[in-house]
Amino acid sequence: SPPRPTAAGAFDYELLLLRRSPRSAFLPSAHVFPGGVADAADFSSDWLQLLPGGPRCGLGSVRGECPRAPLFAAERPELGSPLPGDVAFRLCAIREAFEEAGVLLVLPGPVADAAAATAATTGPARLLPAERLPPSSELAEWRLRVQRQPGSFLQLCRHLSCVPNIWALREWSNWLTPVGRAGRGGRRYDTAFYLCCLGQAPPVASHDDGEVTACQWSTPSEAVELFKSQDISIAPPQFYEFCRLCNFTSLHDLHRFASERALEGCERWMPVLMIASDGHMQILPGDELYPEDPDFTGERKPMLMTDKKIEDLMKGASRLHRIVTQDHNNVNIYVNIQPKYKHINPITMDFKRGKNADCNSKL
Ligand SMILES: CC(C)(COP(=O)(O)O)[C@@H](O)C(=O)NCCC(=O)NCCSC(=O)CCC(=O)O
Ligand SMILES: Nc1ncnc2c1ncn2[C@@H]1O[C@H](COP(=O)(O)O)[C@@H](OP(=O)(O)O)[C@H]1O
Ligand SMILES: [Mg+2]
Repeated sequence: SPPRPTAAGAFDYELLLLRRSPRSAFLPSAHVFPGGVADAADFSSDWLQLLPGGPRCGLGSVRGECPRAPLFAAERPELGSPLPGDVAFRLCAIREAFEEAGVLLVLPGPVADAAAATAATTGPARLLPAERLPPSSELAEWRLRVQRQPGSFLQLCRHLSCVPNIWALREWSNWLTPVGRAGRGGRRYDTAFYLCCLGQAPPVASHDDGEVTACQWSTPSEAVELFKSQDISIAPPQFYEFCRLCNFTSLHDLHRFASERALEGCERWMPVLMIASDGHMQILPGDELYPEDPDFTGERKPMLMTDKKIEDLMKGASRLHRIVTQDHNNVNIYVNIQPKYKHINPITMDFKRGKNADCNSKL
């Protein structure tokens, strides 16, 4: 979300964070970004009646220099739908943001073709003006309907003569739950994170009082501070992304960066857990400790164990890309490798020079 008056050097935007229910089976009470599991309705070919034609409904082609992550590369003939994952996951993200936070990211329809979609979504996105929306009680009824039946989202878009603004979402990252962190029944998530910059005041976000118990807008550094002071709990992927967003204090710069690199795609990251004697680390691709042949299914070596201390595992390491947890909220990212896919590294700390020594003052 949007520019707001700030002191020099402060963030001019905030991120929408949702607190999960304490009853959630996965990450209870954690703060996350809006989102959830894709539904068959997100892949429905009926969406093609609302979206412009072309291979990716006007999203542009991802450049082919690096391989596409499996989540996006997969074809899903069993769904009998020509809708690619790139389109369906965006529809899912927009539907979930409406269900969980009541934020409806749509454009007035119809969007004639790819050129119209691109033209309408070059700058930060805008939501529909209030006069284009039904009364709030009616919208609340639609929200309940969509929560119960995800296919109702298409009906809502038809009813409003609108199109989900899939073009406002920029592909940002892809996280696969580590095997050692699977939830009940072995549940893991292959999660696509999209970034959407809104060029307007933060819209009203309201929790659904079910899956989500609170909504808040925070700057990336506020989110990190709230985590470090133990006021909120967040999982490593979100922590990593907050620290990456800390590179950008300006919404305009963030939007430009995300837009310029979005069609590079992104790499799927599955952190590999390493349990040390005094803490644990999530080793990420590119780190010298990242296994050459990681165990994606947990049948061989779901996590690495060592008697060494964290400090010993850091000393002398030349290629670092790891999230180090020394105790509950003492979590730090160490990275000194070049990011792929024209991405950016999180703002980090240099442990050798002591706490916060190399840390940007924003944190
Ligand atoms: C929050 C989501 C898992 C979706 O859940 P939903 O109920 O809405 O379907 C997902 O949106 C998300 O944020 N995924 C991020 C990737 C992921 O799997 N994160 C969990 C890592 S778990 C972990 O590392 C535990 C923390 C620790 O002990 O270190
Ligand atoms: N009132 C509530 N309290 C806790 N969790 C809820 C809830 N209503 C829905 N959920 C959970 O939210 C998840 C749906 O999230 P999403 O649609 O974002 O993927 C489901 O989790 P499970 O998939 O573990 O059942 C569902 O059970
Ligand atoms: Mg969810």
